[in-house]
Amino acid sequence: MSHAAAFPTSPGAPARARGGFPVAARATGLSKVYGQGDTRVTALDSVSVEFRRAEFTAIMGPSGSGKSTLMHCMAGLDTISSGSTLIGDTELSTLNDKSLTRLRRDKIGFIFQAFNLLPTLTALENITLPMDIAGRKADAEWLDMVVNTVGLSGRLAHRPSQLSGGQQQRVAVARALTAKPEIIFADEPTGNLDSRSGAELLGFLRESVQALQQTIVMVTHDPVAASYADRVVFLADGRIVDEMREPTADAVLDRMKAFDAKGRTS
Ligand SMILES: Nc1ncnc2c1ncn2[C@@H]1O[C@H](COP(=O)(O)OP(=O)(O)OP(=O)(O)O)[C@@H](O)[C@H]1O
Repeated sequence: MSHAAAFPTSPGAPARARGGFPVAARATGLSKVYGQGDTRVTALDSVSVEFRRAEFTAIMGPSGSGKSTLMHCMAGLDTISSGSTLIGDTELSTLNDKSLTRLRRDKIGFIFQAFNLLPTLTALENITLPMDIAGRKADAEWLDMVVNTVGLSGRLAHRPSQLSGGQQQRVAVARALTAKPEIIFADEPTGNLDSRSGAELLGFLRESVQALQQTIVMVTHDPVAASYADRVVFLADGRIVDEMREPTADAVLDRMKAFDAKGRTS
């Protein structure tokens, strides 16, 4: 059986990208300004970007270029100064706090560097927590597949303190995937992992896009991590400055070096 068959499509006609592909999220003319006067910082400067369904996108750029801000604004974790942000067909600015919380809970998966696991809950309880809070029941077959794929079946009764860093990270990934969200935002998901665990995790994310049609947007500094993505979007000074499809680690590294050199001479 193809894994793809187990992944339900969302009801309703999804928004379409300009090329006719369904989009999971879109920003149009998105700007984000922090502070005022002397402390004013334009973290995002009229960014327009689309994330297609079932595509794995890496966001790269120098420190302070706006990567986390972009992700936080698109996930409804931060307010925007102007422009618009869509998750599926929903324009975030039209939602009140309660609806926004519900949208985040039901449609978005998060994988952050700090795994945000609850220490008193077992691995399994942590994985199903968002669904428990939402009053939804995890699809048993799906849960089983996710747990097996991330290699946690023997560890479900363990608490986070009894798990390695890599295993804790995999719990966070399983938690994000179990709810079958419209889109997963991952912020440096391999930041705390050794290279083997990191490669395993990235391979799994790749697999969840290919086989399960998951949509993933990942912020990373690492060209090797970015090479697992279908597409890399490059940010500099709050703007999208370039994009690369079917990236290789070498090509990403070369592009980053070119930006660095340009940054030093301009
Ligand atoms: N809460 C905030 N208040 C004021 N300025 C902020 C805030 N958050 C971010 N910034 C500023 O916005 C800009 C973009 O920050 P952001 O964290 O998005 O960058 P980043 O590309 O994710 O950086 P890094 O790679 O270092 O994590 C930076 O200049 C940062 O100082």
